[in-house]
Amino acid sequence: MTPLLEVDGVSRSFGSVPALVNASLTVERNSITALIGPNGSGKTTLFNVITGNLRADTGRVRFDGHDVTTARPAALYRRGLSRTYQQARVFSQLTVEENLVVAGGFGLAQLFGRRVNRRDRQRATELIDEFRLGRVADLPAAELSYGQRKLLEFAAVLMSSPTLILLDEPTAGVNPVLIETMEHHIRRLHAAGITFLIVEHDMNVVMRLCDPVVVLDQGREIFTGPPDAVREHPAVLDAYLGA
Ligand SMILES: Nc1ncnc2c1ncn2[C@@H]1O[C@H](COP(=O)(O)OP(=O)(O)OP(=O)(O)O)[C@@H](O)[C@H]1O
Repeated sequence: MTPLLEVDGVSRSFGSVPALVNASLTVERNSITALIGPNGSGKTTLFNVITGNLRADTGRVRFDGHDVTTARPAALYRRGLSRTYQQARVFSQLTVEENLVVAGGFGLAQLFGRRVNRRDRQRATELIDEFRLGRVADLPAAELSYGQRKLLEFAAVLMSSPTLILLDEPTAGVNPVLIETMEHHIRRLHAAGITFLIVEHDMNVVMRLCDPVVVLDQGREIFTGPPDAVREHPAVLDAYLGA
């Protein structure tokens, strides 16, 4: 079976700064793949290229067997590729429930239009339950804690029934209880068949959750392998200790 995601020889520069240099990675179906690397190694740029937020200068991206190198984010979202951001992105004036309905893919017009999609409302209600957001469901997202906003953003990407979710630092800046909650949701969704690609700085989380681990350094993939091997690998140690 073809991998769910294939990044092949992608390069991308910002002016004279090479953010990605012939970077490649493969995400197998139903894996929880980690993408790690020192600050500035190109992780966010690679996420942006995969999700169509940035164009690669060279190289190809394939998702679910299709070339999506030049696909727009909305088209990828409809095909089943969703992402979260380092700083959770939610509509702060909308309530938790409204944020979920909007994420259903029909936008604000759907929310305020005459025809409210009943299936989306129902799915939003299910996700509010699953993510235990019931107590804050009617509050504007602006009133949520940082951690609750991250949970809401995570729940929102599920409105599109994705097959691949890219999580950008899901546990950064959240308390230990919420880290466990995030891990629980990732495991639960993984068991239900969803594939994950996760940028994560917390190595304990990576070691517990992910296999394989892909390491980027200076825009290049320098290692891909199981979590046990990554800690011992000389090039990885060099990349981190030299950074
Ligand atoms: N919009 C931009 N304009 C100019 N340079 C950029 C831009 N985005 C990223 N870069 C540069 O590209 C390189 C890779 O950055 P990127 O944010 O992808 O790394 P990262 O691994 O996600 O870092 P971090 O772990 O700190 O989030 C860095 O040198 C960064 O300064």
